[in-house]
Amino acid sequence: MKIAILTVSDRASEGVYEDISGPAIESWLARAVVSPYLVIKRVIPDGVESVSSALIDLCDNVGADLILTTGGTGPSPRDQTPEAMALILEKELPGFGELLRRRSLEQVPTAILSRQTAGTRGRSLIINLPGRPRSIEMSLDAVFAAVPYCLDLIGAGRIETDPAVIESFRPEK
Ligand SMILES: Nc1ncnc2c1ncn2[C@@H]1O[C@H](COP(=O)(O)OP(=O)(O)OP(=O)(O)O)[C@@H](O)[C@H]1O
Ligand SMILES: Nc1nc2c(c(=O)[nH]1)N[C@H]1C(S)=C(S)[C@@H](COP(=O)(O)O)O[C@H]1N2
Repeated sequence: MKIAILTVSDRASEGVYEDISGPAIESWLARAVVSPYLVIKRVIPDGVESVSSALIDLCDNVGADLILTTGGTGPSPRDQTPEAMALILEKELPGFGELLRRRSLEQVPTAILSRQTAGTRGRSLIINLPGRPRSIEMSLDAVFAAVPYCLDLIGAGRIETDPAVIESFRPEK
């Protein structure tokens, strides 16, 4: 099981500030996921070419089962993560973005500015999270229950979670 964490931020990639969101995802996973997995972490600048080529590499060459991105989903000119997703996804899963925005709206009115989505490419599931470090925990709490079953359905690796942190929902077959 390979889980990639892709931080999309001009300033974090230039070293203007330290990437906090990527490590926040990693520590959430360390609490929630109890089955073995390998983490691949990358920090890249915003942009369609930068994000799409990183996602293609992580899916097609690295063989990541799950890719969690953070950043680049807003409306400013440099925010182009959704445009990169549109280029490389085979199937979009719009429910992830819908739920993330609904839950985030309970915290901040600006959650409507996020264009985050999710989808699959081959046997990889890609989920966008917002850039702000404080949004990471609530975002993963909101959507992760559906992730293990989605990975089962696309033929990716199996994930087991700690029910005390997040209970995986796998419908009876
Ligand atoms: N990976 C990150 N690590 C730490 N802080 C971050 C990260 N991403 C965003 N932030 C913080 O959240 C704020 C709002 O995020 P915003 O979406 O404007 O930045 P960004 O587009 O991700 O970064 P940049 O403008 O450098 O590309 C940033 O000003 C920064 O303080
Ligand atoms: N939970 C949560 N969601 C959030 C936010 C936040 O602070 N918390 N910030 C919003 C803001 S201000 C923006 S512009 C969008 C896009 O952020 P991004 O470009 O860093 O991905 O996410 C939104 N979603």
